[in-house]
Amino acid sequence: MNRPKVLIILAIVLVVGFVTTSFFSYHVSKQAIHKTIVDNELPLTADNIYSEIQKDLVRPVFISSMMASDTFLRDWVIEGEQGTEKISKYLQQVQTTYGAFVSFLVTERTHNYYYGEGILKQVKQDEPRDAWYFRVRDLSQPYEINVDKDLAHHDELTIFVNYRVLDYSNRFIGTVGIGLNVDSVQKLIASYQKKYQRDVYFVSHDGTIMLSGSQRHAAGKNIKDVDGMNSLPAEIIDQPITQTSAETTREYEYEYEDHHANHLINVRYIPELKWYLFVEKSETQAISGIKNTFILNLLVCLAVTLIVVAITDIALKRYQQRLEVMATTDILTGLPNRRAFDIVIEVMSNDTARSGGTIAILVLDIDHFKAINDQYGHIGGDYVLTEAASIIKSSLRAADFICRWGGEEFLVVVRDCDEHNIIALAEKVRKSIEHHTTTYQNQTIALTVSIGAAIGKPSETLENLVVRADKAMYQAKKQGRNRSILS
Ligand SMILES: Nc1nc2c(ncn2[C@@H]2O[C@H](COP(=O)(O)OP(=O)(O)OP(=O)(O)O)[C@@H](O)[C@H]2O)c(=O)[nH]1
Repeated sequence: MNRPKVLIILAIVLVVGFVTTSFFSYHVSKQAIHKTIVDNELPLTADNIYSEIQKDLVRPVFISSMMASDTFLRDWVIEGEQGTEKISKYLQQVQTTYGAFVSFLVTERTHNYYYGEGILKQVKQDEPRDAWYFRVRDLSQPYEINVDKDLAHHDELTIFVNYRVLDYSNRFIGTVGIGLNVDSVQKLIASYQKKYQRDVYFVSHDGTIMLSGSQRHAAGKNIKDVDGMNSLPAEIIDQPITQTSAETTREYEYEYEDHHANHLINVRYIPELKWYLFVEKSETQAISGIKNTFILNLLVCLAVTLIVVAITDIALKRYQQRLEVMATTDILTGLPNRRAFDIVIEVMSNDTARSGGTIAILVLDIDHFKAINDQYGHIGGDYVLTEAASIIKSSLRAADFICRWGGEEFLVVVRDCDEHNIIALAEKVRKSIEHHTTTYQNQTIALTVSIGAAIGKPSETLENLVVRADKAMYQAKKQGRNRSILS
């Protein structure tokens, strides 16, 4: 397997491993966040808001009940509603004492709508805005809570407690109560919006957003017109308006997507208001933190992969170079070996074939090397081989090539030599070995070589050239050694 292939496989393994683990942990965190929002955050917010609303309504119901059983008020109605200023003063007093937004009385005899400043109007059966009165008149419960626009206060959205007033014989004589504006609920919504980035809004049965703290769900809009919400199932606000108390605790979870984000919502019906409470949170916003971490993780993984690949590349390159050197070098003498000869000779042959030059070969064999080995031992023989190698090498030019051919044999390749030159070179090498004083363990060793030389002929194979040089070397051995013979 070549280096680039190894690096590519390594990079793929690292990237796949890193991306898989990063993606897996991102997915697990995302699911955990989703679960926390759906199972805890949204229901808890809805619970808090609902209990706050219930708390806010306890006092007005209590005040309205006191008004309905007030003997002055009942006597005033029973005695024929004499003196509007008396009841107005009473209603004003209640309003200021209890901090109500409005206090009112509608009587069954005259259908007059009394408030702090006198008579506001007369309720009429055929007027849709007055339907509440006739509903309360027929109510089996002592009171109802109604959210409506308040005519006396520029149609501001108001929570009314409408309490039935009965005479001493339990006959219905009118409806009394107070109204609170929805400021406190609105403030609560705003605080949730700001603190927890949750959209809180109330939706009426027909889908109109009644109260909201966010721009996306501005009051007055229909939820079907909010971007992405038309994909929500119709049954969200299609539940019957009259629900049993068991049903009031039911809540629904939904999710929808707009162009920018995935939204999770918790919906529950608030029977006191006859509205649906929507608590919504953008999941996309909630997971943006881990999304950034995921992207950062990927970048770190990419950097780590690049570093690992770069380090591996350098290590492999060095290792490969060392292997190449080891494979082409003779360990004892440090000269190129026979494998290196195969590589170099191929390049040289191609070069000379192109340029029309020649290749000459010298085969050198140390004379009586066995005797040296026998006398000085193998280590002594190795020492002599190393000495011979360095002497031969120093007698050649840089462009000449020398290798250890085997045993005590060396081979030299020289380019563009004629017969005269090659013999001159062979003699130069032979003499430098002969005249070199080789000492081992304080003993001088007489070292000589026999050399066979051959110059390549046109169209002659390399093998043949080497065989000719080798034969010439054996000839030199036969003729008494320490000599050079040209093939
Ligand atoms: N110390 C040592 N000896 C080696 C090495 N390679 C080969 N030899 C020995 O070199 C000797 C070569 O002996 P021969 O081939 O008989 O030739 P020679 O004694 O040199 O005689 P001629 O070549 O005929 O002059 C053998 O004994 C080999 O074992 C080596 O790397 N180190």
